[in-house]
Amino acid sequence: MPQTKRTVHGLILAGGQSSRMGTDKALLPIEGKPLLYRLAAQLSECADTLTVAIGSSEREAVYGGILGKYAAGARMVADRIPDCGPLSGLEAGLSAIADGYAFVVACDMPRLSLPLLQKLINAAAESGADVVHVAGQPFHALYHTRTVTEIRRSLEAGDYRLMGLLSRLKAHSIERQAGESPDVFANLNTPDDYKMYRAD
Ligand SMILES: Nc1nc2c(ncn2[C@@H]2O[C@H](COP(=O)(O)OP(=O)(O)OP(=O)(O)O)[C@@H](O)[C@H]2O)c(=O)[nH]1
Repeated sequence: MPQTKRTVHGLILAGGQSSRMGTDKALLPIEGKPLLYRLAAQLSECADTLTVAIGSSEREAVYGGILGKYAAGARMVADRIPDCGPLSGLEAGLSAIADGYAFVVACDMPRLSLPLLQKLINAAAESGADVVHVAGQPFHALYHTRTVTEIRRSLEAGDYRLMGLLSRLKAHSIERQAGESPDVFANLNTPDDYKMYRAD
């Protein structure tokens, strides 16, 4: 991913159970390197800071080895309100980021799009919204750090739905345009997803 204007923080959510995959999705080899490496390296090039929400601190040693090697400035944060899914990671990650927008990606999304990120950044500058995302998609999206208050409220209320969260925030959604790769939001949830990705 080429250099872009550094106006966002990067946040990778990587604290899930990978139960459908049966093995840690963040460590899946892609072109010989762990998927987490690929994302960290891409985000390090286009974001001011990089934070990885690793879920349990037990992952620190393995993930730290990968990040230390390939994205030395990245910081890892453990969930503070665990076992609530991606919202736990959003809470932990956004709490650790000083101020501004974080580009939030899931650790199982191997195809990030820099042009789409730039569109999201432009839309954030114009709209000033809490969240800027593509319609129907909660990841590959910008979340302002101020959203952490509503995220905590959702966690306390036991409502862990990401799209539900977006409905309670000032969210601005943008449309995809014809010709844009449809694969940006594809994630690798199952061994079949991984097989198909590798066959592409
Ligand atoms: N920090 C953090 N991230 C999470 C948590 N649960 C899911 N994620 C991340 O959120 C993204 C989407 O997760 P899912 O695919 O819905 O869940 P998963 O646990 O990874 O996978 P399954 O067990 O197969 O459902 C992935 O990047 C996960 O690593 C969590 O409790 N904490």
